[in-house]
Amino acid sequence: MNVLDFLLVNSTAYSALKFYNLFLPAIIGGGIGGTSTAHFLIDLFGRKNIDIDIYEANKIGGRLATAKVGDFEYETGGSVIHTSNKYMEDLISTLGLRKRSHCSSQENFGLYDGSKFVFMESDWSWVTMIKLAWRYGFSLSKITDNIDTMLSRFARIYELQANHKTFTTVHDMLHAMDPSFPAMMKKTTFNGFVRDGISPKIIDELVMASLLCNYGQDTNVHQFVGSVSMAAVQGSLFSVSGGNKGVAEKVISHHKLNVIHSKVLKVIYEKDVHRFGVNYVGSGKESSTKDYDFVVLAAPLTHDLSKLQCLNLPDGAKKCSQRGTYHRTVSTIVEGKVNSNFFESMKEDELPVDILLTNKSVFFRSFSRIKPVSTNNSGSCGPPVYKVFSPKPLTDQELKVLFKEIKSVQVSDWLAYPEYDEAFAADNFVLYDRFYYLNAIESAASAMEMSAISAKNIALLVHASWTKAKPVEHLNNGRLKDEFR
Ligand SMILES: CC(C)=CCC/C(C)=C/CC/C(C)=C/CSC[C@H](N)C(=O)O
Repeated sequence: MNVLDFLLVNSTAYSALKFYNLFLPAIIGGGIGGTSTAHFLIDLFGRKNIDIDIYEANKIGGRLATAKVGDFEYETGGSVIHTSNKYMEDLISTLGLRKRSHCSSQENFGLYDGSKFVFMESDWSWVTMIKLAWRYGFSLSKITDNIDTMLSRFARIYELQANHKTFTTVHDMLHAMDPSFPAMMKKTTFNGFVRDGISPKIIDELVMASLLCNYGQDTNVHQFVGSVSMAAVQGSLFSVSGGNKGVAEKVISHHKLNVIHSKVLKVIYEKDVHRFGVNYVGSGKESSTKDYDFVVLAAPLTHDLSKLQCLNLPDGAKKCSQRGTYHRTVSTIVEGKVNSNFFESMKEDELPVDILLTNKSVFFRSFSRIKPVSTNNSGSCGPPVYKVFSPKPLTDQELKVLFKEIKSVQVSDWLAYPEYDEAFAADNFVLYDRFYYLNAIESAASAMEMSAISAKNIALLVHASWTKAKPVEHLNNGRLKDEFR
């Protein structure tokens, strides 16, 4: 096919869809961000008025994934949702999914410094409260009150977005939640919490352990992400029965969306018609280009993850320039028997379910006995299976230190979330008019609900831009109909 034929076919395909007055956005990335963007766009435009393509080079769900051990599956990526996370709650309910309730058992945690437990939760909550007060004093209530206040201010976003309020920058979104939020990205968690009157001991133990587990990083991360991490420690959490990735998968099946399993190489702006060509390569060697009214980039723009080229955009190279790096977290799922001698020679049944490290120099970040995302046909919850988070793959020697018996090992090597520091710049949602960047939200914090809120914001930005323009009139003059006579 020569260039002229190609352009004719491509533009005709675009025009044909436009003839039916369809709105054509492309979403690059099939994780929770990209799929929830599609869900919110359909909510705003109506399914019959929009034709969405989702580009995904790997598996739908992205950093939400499971690993199979025998008859059972286990979360290997994003694993927990907070009960205050409205959009995730709504998506699960709307899509007919269920929260995981099976296999629930007493989930106690212990803080381990690499040689001893500095704190261990009791099976009796009142004993735990006494132990917490004894070790951390009453300044503990300061941090729980601090996080509860932040959660209530964070929830303002839901009413703002219900009133179609949109944000072009992460800074403006955080500021709308509370004027104090943006500044929290400019100080370390340690300094910010000390300034809030929280004892260094709580920060060095509780906050450090939550960050090493949730983000693989220490209290030098900025205070906003440190606060989100603490919300996971003190809040009630849940996950989706069958796996959190099911939310992304169900959006696609529920709305019957078109998934193009390909890698996107370029986004090419076509100024004369104000639309975008998405250049992509699938299993073949030849690349193809398809035209869209809008493009949503729902995948990280960092030099370790993205080679995307943005062409014909004013300073396009800068707009799609790489922003920082993502932190490597290795998730190792082991079926076997724990070597409880490693942990102060405790008996296996005395070990806490979740062992969180307070010491960054230890070769792993957390050690948890985990439950499957669903039971098997006989209602069983499966054999003893453990999940170890570590900054790099565990060596055979390290596995032998942690386990006295190993039946199987599954390794998931993630670039899981941004490398956070207090200099981390709040990013922009708008790369160019009608070209949006969902993962900008991760500069504030990375969690399923953060991606869902960003998705809602971008869907509202798209809707505001589209309804402001008059896209259909200039295509529905006689010319278009002439083309099809
Ligand atoms: C402003 C604050 C304190 C919270 C905002 C609400 C929110 C996003 C809560 C989510 C807390 C949570 C479940 C964090 C876990 S992140 C761990 C890991 N990265 C994952 O995604 O599972």
